[in-house]
Amino acid sequence: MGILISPSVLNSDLSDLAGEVGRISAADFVHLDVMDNHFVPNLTFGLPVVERLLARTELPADVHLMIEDPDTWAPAFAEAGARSVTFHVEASSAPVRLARELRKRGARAAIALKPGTGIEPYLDLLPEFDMVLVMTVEPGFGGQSFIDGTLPKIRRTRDAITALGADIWVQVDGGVSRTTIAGAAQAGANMFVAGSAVYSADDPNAEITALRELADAAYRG
Ligand SMILES: O=C(CO)[C@@H](O)[C@H](O)COP(=O)(O)O
Repeated sequence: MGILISPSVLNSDLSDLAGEVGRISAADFVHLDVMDNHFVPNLTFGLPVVERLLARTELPADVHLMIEDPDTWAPAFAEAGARSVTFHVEASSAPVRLARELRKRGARAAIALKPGTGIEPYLDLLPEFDMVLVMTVEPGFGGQSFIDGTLPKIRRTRDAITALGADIWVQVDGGVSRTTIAGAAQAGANMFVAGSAVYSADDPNAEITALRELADAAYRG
């Protein structure tokens, strides 16, 4: 399973979104945080912005929906061409049905778990999903510190996927940096969202490469 770096644009210059995405050509995906100011106490952008942005970049989009009622809103992001659509299990009333809707529309379907949400209720459902996002900060804002207490959940998730023999990605998001990425990779994450680490670097592409190399070395053990 490959190591993937998906920079979050949350802490970039959102008034020039296409320009900011143009600065991360070394990335594997671009991570787009859709926030509705209800599920999380922050407001970013929605479907019209994502649609327009997708027309301006070659990078596949990794859309992270931090919204209430993803059951209603998520399929439209898949229809708009997002390669991966992640919704929160805390907000969905029918995660399996929604994942099937996303897959039917050609997107990878992913569930996200807040730091306080366990993976256990979802272990039997794992084959329905292409990725599990283990949030390593409370969702809502960039620039927070990585919560080390989430590492056992990353490990449990990876072990369950390995036991299934399935090709399901484990993503981490929040506080990912040169300091924290190796620990997350050792615990079994293979996809890394990094916001401020990438966008505060003088050379975002060099930072992406450095993060990928650190994760790769740690993941292989
Ligand atoms: O979803 C979120 C925050 O809710 C993230 O994607 C952040 O944007 C990550 O930012 P850093 O912690 O890497 O600065």
